[in-house]
Amino acid sequence: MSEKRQDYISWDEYFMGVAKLAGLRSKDPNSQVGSCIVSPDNKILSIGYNGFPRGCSDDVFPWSREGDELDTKYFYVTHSELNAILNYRGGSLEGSKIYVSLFPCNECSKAIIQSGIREIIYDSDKYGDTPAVIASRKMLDAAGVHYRRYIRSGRELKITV
Ligand SMILES: Nc1ccn([C@H]2C[C@H](O)[C@@H](COP(=O)(O)O)O2)c(=O)n1
Ligand SMILES: [Zn+2]
Repeated sequence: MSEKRQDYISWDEYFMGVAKLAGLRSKDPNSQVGSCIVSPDNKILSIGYNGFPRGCSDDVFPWSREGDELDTKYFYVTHSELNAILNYRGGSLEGSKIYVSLFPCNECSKAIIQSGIREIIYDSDKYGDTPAVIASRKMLDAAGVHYRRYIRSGRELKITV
């Protein structure tokens, strides 16, 4: 009789892996961000990545980071966390958690708090010193939403598609 596999991926590796895979759908040339919302009993509820809203063409709207504000992506792009929240069609997200490849900004944290998500598991914190993320942490702390940094196992997950 065969024994069960021992090298299966953990829940954290699974959900962060799904979030990062979703991020690969992003057309943003600089930061590809992915999110995966998970129920308290470890069911995937929704997924999102950063991109322009429906009807706003990836080939027409700007991907620039600098220049005239109206010609940069920042006014137009929907962040992965918000997309994951808006993509959910099942009712309440109360008590769920969100895996995200980059720490949420202030705007996404407002949506996270208001939607009832209770925990954030993030990977990169590359904008941790910016006002948007400092404000984000302030609101999450006040609202009692927990956040923890994903501890990378270092395992490379290889899939052939
Ligand atoms: N938590 C976050 C933070 C940022 N994003 C998106 C917004 C942009 O598409 C990109 C950041 O661009 P950068 O300033 O690094 O060139 O990432 C997100 O989806 N979630
Ligand atoms: Zn955001």
